[in-house]
Amino acid sequence: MTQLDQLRAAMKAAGVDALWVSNPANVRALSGFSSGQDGKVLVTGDGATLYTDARYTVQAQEESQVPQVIARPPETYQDAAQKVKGARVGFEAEHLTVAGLEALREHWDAALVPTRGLVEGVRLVKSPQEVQAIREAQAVADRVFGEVRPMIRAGVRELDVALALEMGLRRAGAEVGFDVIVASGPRGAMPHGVASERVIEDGDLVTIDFGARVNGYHSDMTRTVAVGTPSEDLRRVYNAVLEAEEAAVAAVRPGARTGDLDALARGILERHGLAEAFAHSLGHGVGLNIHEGPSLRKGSEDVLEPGMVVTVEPGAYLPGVGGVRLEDLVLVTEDGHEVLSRAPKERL
Ligand SMILES: CSCC[C@H](N)C(=O)N1CCC[C@H]1C(=O)N[C@@H](C)C(=O)O
Repeated sequence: MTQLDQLRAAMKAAGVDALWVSNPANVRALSGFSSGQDGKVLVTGDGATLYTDARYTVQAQEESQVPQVIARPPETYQDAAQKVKGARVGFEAEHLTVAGLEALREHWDAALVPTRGLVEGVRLVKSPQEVQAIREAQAVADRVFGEVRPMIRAGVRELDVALALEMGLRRAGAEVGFDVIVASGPRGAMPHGVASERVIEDGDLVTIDFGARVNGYHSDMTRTVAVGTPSEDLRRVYNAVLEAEEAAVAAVRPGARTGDLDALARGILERHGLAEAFAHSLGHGVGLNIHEGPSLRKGSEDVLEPGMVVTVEPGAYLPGVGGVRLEDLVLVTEDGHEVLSRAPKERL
C-alpha cells in the first residue's frame, strides 16, 4: 500500500472525503516537494495536487510526485474549490492558522472538519528509502563527532565546539538538523542548553546533542564526555544514565509499548535516586521532523513496529551541579533493533 493509499484509509476512518494538508513536513512526505513550508497538498479520493507558487515552478516539476498547480491565494483556493465542492474536507487542526481556515471557509462550498495526526500516522513507519536517508545522516554525524571530539577540552568555548560540528556537517554535504546543544559544567543541567560562550573547564562533563539532515531526514544523537576527571558524584550520575540508556535500547523491539520503555529507564534512574532529575521523555520518533511519533513518554500506549526510527535518550539534570544525557538513534527491525548511532560512549 502506498502512503497515499494508507492516508485515504485513515481519511475514511476520520469521515472525510478530502484532506487539505498544510503541515510542511506532511506536504513534503506526500509530494516529495522539499519546500513544504511554501506548499499545500489537497488529497481527494482519486487524486492529490501540490499547490505552490511561481518561485518553485522548476523545483516542483523536478521534485513533486503528484501533479502541481502553480498559483498563489486566492487562485489556490479557487482551483481547489472545484475539487472539494460539496465534500467533507479535513484540515490539519494543529497546523492550519485561523486566517487559513477563514480563507477556506470563504472560498469553498464544503464542510470543513478538523483532523489530527492523519498524515503523521502514515509517517510513523519509514520506507527503506527513508531509513537510508536517516542512516546516512547519522553516519555523517558519527564521523563529524569523531573529528571534533579531540577539541572538547578545557579552555575551549562551547560555541566553538558547536561551530566545528556545524562546519563538519556542512562540509560533508549535510544540513545542520537543529541548534547544536553543547552544555558544559553546570549548564549541563539544561536539557536544551544550546552552545554558549562558556569556556569548558577541567573536571566538566559536557553534553553534546546534535544531528544532521540528509534529503530532509534527520539524525539525532547525544554524548556526554568528560574533560579531565569529573567528581565521583558526576561519574555516579553518568553511570546511572548509561545503565538506563543501555537497558532501554536493549528492550527496543516490535510490540514493545513505548510507555513501558520510558518506565524501564525511569525505574533504573529512580533506583539511583535520580527520578526527579529525569525531566523529559525517554525519546521520540525521528524523520522529516526531529520530533515526531511514536512518543517514548510516560504512559504512552504507542507500540513499536518494524521500520520505526526512535531515539532513546534518558538524562539526569542537577541544577547548580551539571547533567548527563546519552542518546542513541535506533531502528526497529523485524526481530529487534539496530542502533544507527555508532559514536562510542565514554566509560567513566
Ligand atoms: C531541539 S531538538 C532536540 C533534540 C534532542 N535530542 C531531544 O529530543 N531532546 C533533548 C532533551 C530532551 C529531548 C526532547 O526535546 N524531548 C521532547 C520530545 C520531550 O518533550 O521530552
